[in-house]
Amino acid sequence: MNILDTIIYTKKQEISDSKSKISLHQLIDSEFFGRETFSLKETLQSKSGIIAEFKRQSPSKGIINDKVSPLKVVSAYEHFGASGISILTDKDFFGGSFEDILQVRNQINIPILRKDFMIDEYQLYEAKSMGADVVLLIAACLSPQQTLEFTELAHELGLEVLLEIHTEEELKHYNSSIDLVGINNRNLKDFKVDLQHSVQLKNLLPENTLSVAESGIYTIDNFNYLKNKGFDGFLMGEYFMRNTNPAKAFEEFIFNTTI
Ligand SMILES: O=P(O)(O)OC[C@@H](O)[C@@H](O)c1c[nH]c2ccccc12
Repeated sequence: MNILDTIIYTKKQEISDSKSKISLHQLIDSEFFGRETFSLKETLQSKSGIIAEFKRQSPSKGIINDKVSPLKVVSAYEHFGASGISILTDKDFFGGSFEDILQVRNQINIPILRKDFMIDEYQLYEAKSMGADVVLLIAACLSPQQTLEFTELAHELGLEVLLEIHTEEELKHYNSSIDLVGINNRNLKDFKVDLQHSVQLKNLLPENTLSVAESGIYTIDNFNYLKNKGFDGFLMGEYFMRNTNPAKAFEEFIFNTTI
């Protein structure tokens, strides 16, 4: 089994546990369920384009930073111009939790992406109830038909969809209801990172698709390169999080991109 298969296997168990503890009705009755969401499509175009991530650990890097508080970090991300925040909610492999979104929701006014491995519609209800605005749908975890159904449900719930692809084959998962397409430079099966990846696949997207380059953006040059290639968004995690002070790392990065 590759790591993605292991994650999905574990995720199925997690979802079935959650379903037995919290019913769909309870999710629908929760505090944030009826809230108006923020649009990442809008903020990507009106702010820096950076979707800054809060990530404590990952299967490829191990512990990145488990000492900082989500609120402190994401508040700074917002303050210094992030278009959106990505928060890993997977516990077993990324050290995240639903709490990480719940506790910052009322403190920031930019979109939050629930970053997890979505394989069941129940997780879309969860995403709405924890205060997310956008969900990540990873093509490698879903069929094209599921992608379409999940997208429709997400929209009914007022959530936007970021579809993540990594191969040309996965373009089959695209449908015109999808809000944004992210191209992951990291192969989730072997963790290899290559920025050329997003550039090549981007050319195959339908014109005017809002595109996000994901992973492996570690320098201003990387960022400028992808920006010049026409990307609208840039999903960055490790570069900020590996710093003892991610807030400062973000501030400096933004400062250096605008001079
Ligand atoms: O830390 P990086 O290399 O800047 O990458 C961020 C983000 O793209 C990455 O965390 C990511 C992209 N797609 C994912 C899917 C699942 C888990 C994590 C991811």
